Amino acid sequence: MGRRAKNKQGDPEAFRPASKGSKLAKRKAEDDGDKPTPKKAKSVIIDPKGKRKATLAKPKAKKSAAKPKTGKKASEDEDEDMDAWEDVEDGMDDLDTHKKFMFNDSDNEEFPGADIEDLGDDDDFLGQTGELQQLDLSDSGSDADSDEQLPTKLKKRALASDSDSDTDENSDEDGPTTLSNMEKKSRALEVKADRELEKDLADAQDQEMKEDEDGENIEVFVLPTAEERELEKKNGGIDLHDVNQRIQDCVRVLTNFKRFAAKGRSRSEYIEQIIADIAHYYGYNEFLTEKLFNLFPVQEAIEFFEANEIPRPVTIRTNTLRTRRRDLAQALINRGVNLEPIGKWTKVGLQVFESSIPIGATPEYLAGHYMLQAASSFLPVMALAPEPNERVLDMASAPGGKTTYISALLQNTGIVFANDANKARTKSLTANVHRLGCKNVVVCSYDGREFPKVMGGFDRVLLDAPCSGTGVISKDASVKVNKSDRDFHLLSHLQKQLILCAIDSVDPASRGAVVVYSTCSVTVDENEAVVDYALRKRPHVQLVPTGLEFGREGFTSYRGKTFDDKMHLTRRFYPHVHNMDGFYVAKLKIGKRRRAAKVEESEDEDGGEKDVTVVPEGAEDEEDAEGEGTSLFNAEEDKIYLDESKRKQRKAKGYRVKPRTTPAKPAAPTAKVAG
Ligand SMILES: C[S@@+](CC[C@H](N)C(=O)[O-])C[C@H]1O[C@@H](n2cnc3c(N)ncnc32)[C@H](O)[C@@H]1O
Repeated sequence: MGRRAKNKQGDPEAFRPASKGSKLAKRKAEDDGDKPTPKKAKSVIIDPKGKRKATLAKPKAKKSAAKPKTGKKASEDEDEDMDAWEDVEDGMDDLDTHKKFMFNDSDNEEFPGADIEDLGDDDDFLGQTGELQQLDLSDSGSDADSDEQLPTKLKKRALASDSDSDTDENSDEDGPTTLSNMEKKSRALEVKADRELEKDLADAQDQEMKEDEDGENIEVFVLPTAEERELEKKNGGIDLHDVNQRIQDCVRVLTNFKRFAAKGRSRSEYIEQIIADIAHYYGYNEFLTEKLFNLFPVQEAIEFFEANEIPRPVTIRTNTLRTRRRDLAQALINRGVNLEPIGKWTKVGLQVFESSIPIGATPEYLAGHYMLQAASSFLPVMALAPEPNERVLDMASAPGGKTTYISALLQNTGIVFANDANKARTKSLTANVHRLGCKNVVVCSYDGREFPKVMGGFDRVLLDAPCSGTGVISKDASVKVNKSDRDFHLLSHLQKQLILCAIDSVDPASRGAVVVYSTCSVTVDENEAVVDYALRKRPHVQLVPTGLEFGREGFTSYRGKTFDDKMHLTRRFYPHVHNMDGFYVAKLKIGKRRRAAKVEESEDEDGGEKDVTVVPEGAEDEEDAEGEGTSLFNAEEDKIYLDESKRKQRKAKGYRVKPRTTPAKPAAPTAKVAG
C-alpha cells in the first residue's frame, strides 16, 4: 500500500490495533531517544556477580585450547565443548584470541561499559596472563537478584543447556583460580547457577500458569502487589517498555478475564493497574485517563490513546465563493503540493500529503481560495445544512472556519451572525471573513447566554460549543494534564446554558428551525448529557438525523445514566476510527412551543419596563433535574449575567441605570478553543 493510501483521511476505517509489543513499543522506544530498551538476557550474562553465561562459557573454551585432548575421550569432550560454544565465534583457539574476544565484546552492546567497570581488575587480568589468579569467581552465580530479571524463556533455555549434572560441586571452593582448576570451578558454578534458575523458574511457573476447565495450562498475568506498586511509584515508575508490556498483558486479561486473570484478583484491580499504566505511558493525569478509558472497550481504548499520539492529516476546505475544488487542486499541484480529495463525503475538502511550500501562505490562500480546516469541523456545518437567504446564528464562531463555510453554503445570501464572547478572537474571525470574501457575515461579540435577548428569530443556529478539547489531544497535548473534574463540571454547565439559549434563539415557525450542537470533545458530560438536558428542559425540541454518512451513534445510556431514546441519532467521531479529530454532532429540530402554561411578569427594578418570561408547558422545574447544581439560565446562578445584560440594554437605549448591585461577571471556565 502506498504512502498516500495509508494516510488517507476520512472513510471510517478501523484503526489497526496496536499489536503486542509492536507499534506501541517501537514508538515509545523511539520517543525515549537514547534510553535503550533493557536487554535483560544480556545483562544477566554479564552481571558481575551473576556472571553465569559469560564467565562460564568462555573459560570452557580456554580450557580446551590450553589443554589438548587425545583419543576418543578428547574428541567427545571437544564435541561437548563445541556445543557449549555454539554461540561463540570461530577462531578462539588460544587464550590470547579469547582475551581479545572478551575485550572486544566489552566494547559492543552485549557488554555495556558499566559492567566492564564492575569487572574491576579483570582488565588487568586480561592483559597479563600471569595475573590470572587475581580473578576471583567465588561468588559467581550466587546472586539471585539477577535471576528475577531473567525472562522465563531464557530461564528455560538455560536449564535445557545444562548437561553437566555430574560435575563436582565442591570445586567451587575458595582459593585462587588457575588455568588448571578453571574448568572445574566453572562447571561447579554452572551447576549451582542452574539449580537456582530451576528453582526460580518453578516459582515463576507457580505464579504464571493455571489450568483452564480442560486441564490445559495457561499463562496468567499476575498483577504487582500494592507494595510493589508503591515501590514502583516511589522509584518514578518502571521502564516504559515494561509499562507497555504490562498494558498489553492487562488488555489480554481484561478481554478474557475468566481465562487469564490470576486467582483472587478482581477485574477492578486490573483496571486500576491499566489506567495507571496508560496515564504513565502516554503522559495523562489519571483522572482524564479513566474518563477516556471508560468510553471504549479495553482494546479500543488503547487504540484511542495511541491515535492521540499521531497527528491527523492536513486538510483544507475549498472556498466555493471564490473557486472550484478542481481549479484549486490544479493550482496547488502546480505549486508542488501533493493532495487528493478527502473522501466521498465532502465535495469541498482536500487532503494535503506533502507540500514544498507553506500551505498557509500560498497566493491561493491569501486570495481566500481555501481555509485550512480540520475535516471534522466540516461536519457540524454539513449537519446544519443552511439554505440560501436564511438567517443563521453561529453562536461561538471564532476564528471562523465554520462561519465562512456557512456563508459559502448560503452563497453569500441571507445573513450569518458570527458571534464570539472573546473579543480578541473576533479579530482573526473578521480577517478570515474578509479574506474569504464573505459578504453576508456580521461579526459580534456577546456572551452566547445573552441570546435571544440580544437577537432571536433565526432559521438555524450553530453552537460549536467551548469544550475541553479531548478530541484534539494530538494537536494540543496540554489537555492530557490540565483538565480536572471541576473543569468538566463548569464546562458542561456552560454548555447547558448555551444550548438552551441557542434553542430559544430559533424561530420555530421557520422552515429550517434547527440547532446543531457540536464539540471537539469526546466526553459524555459535554455531549449526550448536554443534549439530553436540553431535551428535558425544552420538550418542544427533538433530535433528528444529522444527515452525516458516517460516525458512531451517540450513547443512549452511559454508566448508569439513560438518555433520550433518539440519542443514537447523534454522531461521534474518533481519531482511531475515522482518522479525524474526536468530535460530536447533534441536530435538534425546534418545534412550535405548545400553549404557554403561564406568563410570569416581573417589575423592572426601575419600575419601568416589564420582563416577560414564557414558560413552555411541560418544561421541567427550574431545579436541576440531575441535582448537580446545574440549572436554567434564569436561575440564581445566572442572575448576574442577566442583570448585567439588562443593564447594558437599558443604558444603550438611553435610560439612566443604577450602579451595579451585583459584582461584575465571574470569569467563564477555561475552555479549549479549537475547531
Ligand atoms: C470551539 S471554539 C469555536 C470554533 C469556531 N466555531 C470555528 O469553527 O472556528 C469555541 C469558541 O467559543 C467561544 N466562547 C467561549 N465562551 C463563550 C460564550 N459564553 N459565548 C460565546 N462564545 C463563547 C470561545 O471564545 C471560542 O472561540
